[in-house]
Amino acid sequence: MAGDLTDPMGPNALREERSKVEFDVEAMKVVWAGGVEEKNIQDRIKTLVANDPVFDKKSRPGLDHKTLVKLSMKKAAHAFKLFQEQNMTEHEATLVRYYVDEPGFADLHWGMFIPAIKGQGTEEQQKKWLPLAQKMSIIGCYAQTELGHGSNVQGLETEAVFDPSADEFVLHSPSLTSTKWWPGGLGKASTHAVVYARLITDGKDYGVHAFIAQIRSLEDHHPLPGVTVGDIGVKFSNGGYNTMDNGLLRFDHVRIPRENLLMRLATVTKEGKYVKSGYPKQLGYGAMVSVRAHIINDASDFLSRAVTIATRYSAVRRQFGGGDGKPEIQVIDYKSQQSRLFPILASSYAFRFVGEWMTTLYDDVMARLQVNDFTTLPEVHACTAGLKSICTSYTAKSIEECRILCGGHGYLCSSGLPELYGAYVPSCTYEGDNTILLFQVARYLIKSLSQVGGGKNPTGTAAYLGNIRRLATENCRVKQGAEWLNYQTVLEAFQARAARLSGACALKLNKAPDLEAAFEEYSTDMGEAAQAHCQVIIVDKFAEKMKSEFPGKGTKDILEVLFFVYSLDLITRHAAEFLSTGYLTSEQLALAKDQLRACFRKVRPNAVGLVDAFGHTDHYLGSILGRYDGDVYPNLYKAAWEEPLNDTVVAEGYEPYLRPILKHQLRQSKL
Ligand SMILES: CCCCCCCCCCCCCCCCCC(=O)SCCNC(=O)CCNC(=O)[C@H](O)C(C)(C)COP(=O)(O)OP(=O)(O)OC[C@H]1O[C@@H](n2cnc3c(N)ncnc32)[C@H](O)[C@@H]1OP(=O)(O)O
Ligand SMILES: Cc1cc2nc3c(=O)[nH]c(=O)nc-3n(C[C@H](O)[C@H](O)[C@H](O)COP(=O)(O)OP(=O)(O)OC[C@H]3O[C@@H](n4cnc5c(N)ncnc54)[C@H](O)[C@@H]3O)c2cc1C
Repeated sequence: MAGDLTDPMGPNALREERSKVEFDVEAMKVVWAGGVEEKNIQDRIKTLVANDPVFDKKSRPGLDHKTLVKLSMKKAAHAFKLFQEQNMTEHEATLVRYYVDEPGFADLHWGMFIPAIKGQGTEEQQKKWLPLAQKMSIIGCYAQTELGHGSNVQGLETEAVFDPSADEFVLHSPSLTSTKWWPGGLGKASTHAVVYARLITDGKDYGVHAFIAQIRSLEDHHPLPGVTVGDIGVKFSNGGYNTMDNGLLRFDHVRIPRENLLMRLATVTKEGKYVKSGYPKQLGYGAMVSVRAHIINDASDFLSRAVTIATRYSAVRRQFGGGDGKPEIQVIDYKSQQSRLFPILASSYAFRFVGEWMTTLYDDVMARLQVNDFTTLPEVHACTAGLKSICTSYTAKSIEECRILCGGHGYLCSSGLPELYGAYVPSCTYEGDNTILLFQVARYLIKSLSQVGGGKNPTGTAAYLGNIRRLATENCRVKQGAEWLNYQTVLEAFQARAARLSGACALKLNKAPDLEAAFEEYSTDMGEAAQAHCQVIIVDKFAEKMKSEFPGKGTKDILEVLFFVYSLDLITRHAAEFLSTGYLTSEQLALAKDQLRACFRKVRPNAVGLVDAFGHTDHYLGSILGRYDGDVYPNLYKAAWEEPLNDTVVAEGYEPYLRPILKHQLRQSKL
């Protein structure tokens, strides 16, 4: 190979960027991690994973589904060995899973199978099943969705008919559409499943309940008699979610002991009598609440990875404006690039802080449930459903935006972005389709407003609706641009828009003769109101976070800038709602846009520092464009030569396909 294949420009660009940063990056790493101790744990685990060859992921995008699932089993087994050898805490083990960065059956085993047993099993059942699951003597999955029903959980068809003569339930899939379809880990790995099925006893259907069913032999992993089980096939794009064995499952009159009904919510006696326990039926949805809370936390992580890649590469990449010995302009200096990139950067921090808060709220509800206090369950359900919906929608869209921000090279798998997108985008669907989840929030808002009508103030995140009369009548008072840079001003704008949108929906529903039909008719408006409410939560929690002490020079100042980037960008992107509800005038909106541009100027010198503060290792990013050292071009060039197609100089398809055409054409042209 001729010529110099090095390029100092990229590394120099990032060195230069790092020298301009105005805040203490190491201190910001502590803020991002959630404390010094937590940062130390994360650093230890991420280094452990990055240095372990079993967790290598470079070749992943080129592998087929079958190989990916096999390798994912190898990684899970290796990780489990590490947990045991190093006597890891549950938290450390979860971090290993994060840094291994690969969806796999173990996520469902730890993330849904075990929580479902904890949430819905009696103490006795927990004592029986949890030790087996925790030692991985059994592998479990969460089999709820069916070929014909996913969002509509109450519409599931699988049957569990009680047979008192044998003291057993008979699990049966009565139709094609009742086939369990999608559960992760079901396809090839699981020995057991928490199966959602209609409980039928004494001829009466008591609706959907959770059962534990063994599906594969613990001796040879073959399906048990009456069980049909397999993988549903390749998903979306190569790599991505194809490390997971999403499965299908059918039961042909499979018998399970009566005690395999998870009995915390309801039991069936030996005689076949159905007895409710007194716990609210919503506890049956508990595993979903838990995973939705996880997913909210994951959003900031995925977003921060995508924006690290796009920001570092935007500083390395140059286009136009060179000449006379001057280098071309770094694309990060283009205002349009900044206006697309910096709100994503700010959203990473916003989602991080709302995720932190969500964890506290979740822990609180779990503590309350232990003492049979169910009062905050509706609030937690609305928050997890709504935030899961808007955080995943925004993150998926923004990973794709980051790919576009990286131009052509973003489309290469070695950029890391296609795989990140492939792995992330199903989170808009799983754990509840994002549109369906917003409707749950809308119902919660309508209920909260009806409380106000009844003279009772809503609490928690909906408390601001108690001020709906003022929020609906007093408009924004901003007269000069700088007045936008005030937490209360911004928060009130979000509250007023959400209250007005929700209030308008409530009025329409009030007038309607059929509430459900009206809900359907105005569902788009409902979704918008729900989204506006969830944005209130994020802005509020970010503003609340800003009241705390921050370590290090300049960290608070730059986070404040990010707060205004996050919120003012949302105001400009949802301008139609702020204007149509009458809260803002077009002049006030123009002032907000001016302030946003000014904030971008403040972010610019700190952009690389802000993504460095996420502390992602090169292993975790898996991206040539996002390399910490900025040495992009030589490594892209090197990676091209590692492509298996280049293993032979002449392509394998030349002899059988190209040569005959070329020869034929040659003969034709000679004639
Ligand atoms: C080694 C270490 C490794 C560690 C790993 C750890 C990692 C963890 C992360 C794991 C990653 C996992 C990957 C995820 C895989 C995807 C799994 C799935 O998709 S699984 C499949 C996911 N599938 C879905 O998500 C399906 C989506 N569909 C649904 O959730 C429901 O059908 C529905 C909510 C839409 C309707 O429900 P329906 O009952 O028909 O009708 P209504 O609307 O009338 O509601 C009745 C009442 O219930 C209330 N309520 C409702 N929900 C909840 C709740 N969650 N809570 C509380 N309350 C709730 C509601 O407010 C109402 O109250 P009220 O007004 O009466 O007072
Ligand atoms: C990668 C992946 C992993 C999964 N893992 C699991 C798992 O481990 N276990 C498990 O049980 N399930 C799993 N699922 C299934 C998942 O939870 C469901 O796909 C999800 O809940 C959506 O349900 P659905 O597929 O029935 O969508 P549908 O409800 O059929 O949605 C189709 C469209 O219809 C719209 N729609 C539906 N109802 C309404 C309505 N009332 N009003 C307006 N619009 C409506 C939706 O918004 C959507 O646009 C997984 C799915 C995926 C993609």
